[in-house]
Amino acid sequence: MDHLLVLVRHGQSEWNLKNLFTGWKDPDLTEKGVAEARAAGVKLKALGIRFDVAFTSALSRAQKTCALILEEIGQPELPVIEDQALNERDYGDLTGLNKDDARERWGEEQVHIWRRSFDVPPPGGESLKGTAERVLPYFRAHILPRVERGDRVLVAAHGNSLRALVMELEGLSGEEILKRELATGAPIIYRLDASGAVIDKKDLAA
Ligand SMILES: O=C(O)[C@H](O)COP(=O)(O)O
Repeated sequence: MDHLLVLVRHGQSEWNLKNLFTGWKDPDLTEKGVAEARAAGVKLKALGIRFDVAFTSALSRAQKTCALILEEIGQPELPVIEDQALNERDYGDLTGLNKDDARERWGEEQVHIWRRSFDVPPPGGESLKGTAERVLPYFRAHILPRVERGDRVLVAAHGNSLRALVMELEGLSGEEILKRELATGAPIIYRLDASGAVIDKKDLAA
């Protein structure tokens, strides 16, 4: 039986393009983002991958990415479960600010700590640890059981909510996961055994 789990970060959003902290704000995909999502679908189709269920966040950039992938692989009617547990990390007071302006205001190092430390939250927002504390219980309760019973599962979400999942699946430390940049629209394909342990990984960005 195929215990398949595919993770995809949404394609480029309007705010990625403008270099703004996005978090829980809901900008649309850019044209490039739409193309990236479609390209992810084309790659999965070429590998003969089909899904039984898809999960995505409550944010449209991830939902659209999910829908475009499903359209490309010829499964536009597949059930899609949306949940805010899979949303991007909440960037708090940084939301909507330009990342370069923030570096000028608070310094390169402080902004790097907010973006890439494991447990230091940005002001009013979530650290990666905090993000993982809502993503992982949802994953264990709703996604992993589907994979374990043999459903082929797609998860279209965000840079930091997916980091939490990659950390869990690959057994990485907080420090190791922060070095991993997840490319937009690049599927990571995991095959798991029946107990949920990863036996094979293919990162289509690599
Ligand atoms: O929310 C955002 O701004 C991005 O999607 C992720 O941002 P980061 O690369 O600063 O974590």
